[in-house]
Amino acid sequence: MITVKNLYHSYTKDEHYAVKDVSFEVNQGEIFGFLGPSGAGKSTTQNILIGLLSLQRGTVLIDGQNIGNKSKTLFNHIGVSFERPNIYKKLSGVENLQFHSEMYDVPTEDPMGLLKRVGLEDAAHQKAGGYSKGMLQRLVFARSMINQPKIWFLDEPTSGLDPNTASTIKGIIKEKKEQGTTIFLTTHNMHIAEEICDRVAFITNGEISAIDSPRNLKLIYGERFVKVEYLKEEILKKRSYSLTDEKERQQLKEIIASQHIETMHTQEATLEEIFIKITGKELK
Ligand SMILES: Nc1ncnc2c1ncn2[C@@H]1O[C@H](COP(=O)(O)OP(=O)(O)OP(=O)(O)O)[C@@H](O)[C@H]1O
Repeated sequence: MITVKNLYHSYTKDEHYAVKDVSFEVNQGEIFGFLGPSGAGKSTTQNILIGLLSLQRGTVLIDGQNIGNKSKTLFNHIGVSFERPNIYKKLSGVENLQFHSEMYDVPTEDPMGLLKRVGLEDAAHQKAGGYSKGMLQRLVFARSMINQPKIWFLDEPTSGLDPNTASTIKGIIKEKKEQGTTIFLTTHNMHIAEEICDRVAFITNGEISAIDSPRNLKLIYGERFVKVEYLKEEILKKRSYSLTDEKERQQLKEIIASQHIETMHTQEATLEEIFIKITGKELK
């Protein structure tokens, strides 16, 4: 659905690249997470893919069409939800969606139905200028679904939302994936990536350093531990044993055989820890 090959972009049109030799593919019905800290090159890449920035070097195919000579019909099948809301503040929530739906030549969703889905039905007739930051974000999210997109670009879809609303948004994203929508999600939030992405790409300084499923990345790069709490002479002891270090595995066996175990849990590395291990950078 999305193919990117050897993509470069320089804002200064010289050798200072915001995006450097980036290549990846996103399959139909896949949630692909594009993960990196601030300034990594996520927005630059996304903006090229949606045609906001012109293609300087490399190949980008969206639904089989070269982005360099895209047709208007392509945009009928694309949805974009930006982190920074760009909406008409003098129009109400429902009017914003109605206005936006006029731009498409394909069947569109019922605006009120969409507002209900994101919990904005009570505010549907209020001017969007009076919406809170989180409400605006949900409005933009709802708007990006209006044309029932085949390819959906989401930029930090849950940032700044309360846990309940974030969970509703994640539920909608998963449901769209089940219906076959291809989703390109940019974020620096590892939790959402871990929770909903089929595959992720790690990007820092404009370059991709790993692409795989969160599970595979953990299996390949993450060291697993068993955390044990046991009683020794009536004192509670806590220790972690590596499952990959033979000496520690042996010690764990001895503890299990000889001590009174209170609790025992396996601990996996988090995706954030793997990111730091691979890229040497924090996700700030
Ligand atoms: N319009 C611009 N003009 C010049 N440089 C830019 C412009 N936009 C971004 N950059 C630079 O390009 C690099 C990549 O920025 P980009 O916005 O793509 O990162 P990002 O990963 O999306 O960050 P964030 O998570 O903060 O949005 C950064 O060094 C940034 O300063």
